Amino acid sequence: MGRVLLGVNIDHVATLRQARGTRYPEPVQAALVAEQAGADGITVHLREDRRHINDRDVELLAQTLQTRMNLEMAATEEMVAIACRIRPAHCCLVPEKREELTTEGGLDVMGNQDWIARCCKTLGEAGIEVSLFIDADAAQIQAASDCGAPAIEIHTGHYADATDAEQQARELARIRQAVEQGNQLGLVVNAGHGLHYHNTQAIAAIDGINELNIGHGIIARAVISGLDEAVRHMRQLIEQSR
Ligand SMILES: CC(=O)[C@@H](O)[C@H](O)COP(=O)(O)O
Ligand SMILES: NCC(=O)COP(=O)(O)O
Repeated sequence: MGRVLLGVNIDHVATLRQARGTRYPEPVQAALVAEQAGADGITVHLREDRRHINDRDVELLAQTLQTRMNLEMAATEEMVAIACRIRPAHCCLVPEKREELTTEGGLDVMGNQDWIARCCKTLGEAGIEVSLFIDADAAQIQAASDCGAPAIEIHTGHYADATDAEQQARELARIRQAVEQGNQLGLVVNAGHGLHYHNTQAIAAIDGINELNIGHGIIARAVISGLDEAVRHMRQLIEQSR
């Protein structure tokens, strides 16, 4: 089984900055520390409301990252235009609701197939690898493939939020099936949302997963033990799960 890549999402470094409107902590500095500690890529979510990561952060990261950027964004004309200007290595199309605390569900690809397919085409023509952030749902995975997306990211939030071992096992089985279906369709399969130091290894152990995108759990650990340690520890846990 190949090495599972780690994408570190630094959104919540920017959350801390936005809490006071200061110039610190600097997301760019966090990204470079995370890369030096073993991150294979940096993920940022440029939300329509710019509640954390903003346009300036994305511009500076595009000029400074040593690995690669995975730009998460809503499937809107505004965001597609920004992505085509910035040209990150990866773009992940995610659903967004202003009132949500964090991403709640996966993208409804089936319900927006034509538009999502157009976004995939436009972004692909700009040299960007597009992934679609979707639930572990067979019909949505098939729709993602039909849209021409080369990659999907399985939403692990329901697994992470499971309230008992039985529910968690059910969600894990769904994710396993989703990874298998994605691989069978020739898709690159990533996963993320709500992963932390006590629930990541079971996901990382699933054969066929390409990359895990982890943010809140790592940044929360970094508040206590520093970002370098937080990233190295997560890197180690992922390696030990294979
Ligand atoms: C799509 C996803 O699961 C996260 O990467 C997303 O960024 C969560 O949104 P917040 O970062 O605003 O919590
Ligand atoms: N797409 C998932 C991601 O980038 C990080 O999500 P989280 O770990 O902050 O929940």
